[in-house]
Amino acid sequence: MSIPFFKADAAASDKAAPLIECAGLWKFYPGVETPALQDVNLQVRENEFVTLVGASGCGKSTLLRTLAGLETHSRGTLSVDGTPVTGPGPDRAMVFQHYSLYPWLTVLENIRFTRQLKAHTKDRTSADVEAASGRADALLQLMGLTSVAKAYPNQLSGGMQQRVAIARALMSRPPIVLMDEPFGALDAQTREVMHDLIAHVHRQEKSTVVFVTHDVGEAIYLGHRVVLMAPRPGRIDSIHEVPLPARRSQDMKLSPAFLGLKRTILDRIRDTSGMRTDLELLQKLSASPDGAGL
Ligand SMILES: Nc1ncnc2c1ncn2[C@@H]1O[C@H](COP(=O)(O)OP(=O)(O)OP(=O)(O)O)[C@@H](O)[C@H]1O
Repeated sequence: MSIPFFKADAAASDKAAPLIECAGLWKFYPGVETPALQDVNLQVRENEFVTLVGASGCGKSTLLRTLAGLETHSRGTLSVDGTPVTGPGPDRAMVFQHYSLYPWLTVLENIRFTRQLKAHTKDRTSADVEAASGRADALLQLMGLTSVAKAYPNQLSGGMQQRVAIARALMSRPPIVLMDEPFGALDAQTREVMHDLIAHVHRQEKSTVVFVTHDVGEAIYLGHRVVLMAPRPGRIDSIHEVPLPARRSQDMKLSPAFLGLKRTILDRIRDTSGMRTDLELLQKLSASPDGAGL
């Protein structure tokens, strides 16, 4: 076990009431015997940033989609702010790995799109339209998109397109943002920039974030807590408080606290996924020139 180098922050205080609450949650997909989620118990507090990691197939996306109301659960309870989740709702916005922007709309129009749909209902007032326009401008600024407001998606890099998708998700001020590998398709340098940007956005917007990733470093850098899931059946293996201050900086990725937690989580992923056995077999194989080690 490593000795934490930084003092953990009280940003996600234990005293705050949970905003999202899963109790004894199970999910079976039709015709599949092994549960995709088995007895998941998780509470996420308001303004917390929780990351979900784990080997492929451990149910990260299923859990996120269930929180979004895009999947139904088979057993157990799931509530947001005390109300049972029965489907998608305006209190939860989702951001996917593959940003689905409207190619025929500019950046600004993409960001305003959903809110404009609402503002064009029969009950709209000019104040609604003005508020939508002010919000879009604020988001352009927050996401560093002001200079490309009139550009079309195909004129932008992947990182910039994902910024537009995030801004669009934030447009109606959802209290909860659910992100499924939003930076999975970006190169390493762009991801680093996006990490600091999303941490800044989280501070500014004061939203509650549940963030799925394959990248353990990303999970630790962004999360107040890292939820480690294990496959077959999909379940929560362990939950790790991140012993870093709420405000992160890139040099913390080299700190003993960060590296110690990363090692612990990676070891656990290897143990729970069967990967360790594969790696040990490979090591034996490479140690014996004729493959007799196998
Ligand atoms: N629509 C579906 N029908 C049947 N089984 C499914 C369906 N969606 C997912 N599964 C199965 O449920 C399990 C959990 O899948 P899920 O995609 O949630 O895992 P994951 O951790 O997000 O995986 P990955 O990291 O590879 O994206 C897997 O065994 C998967 O094959």
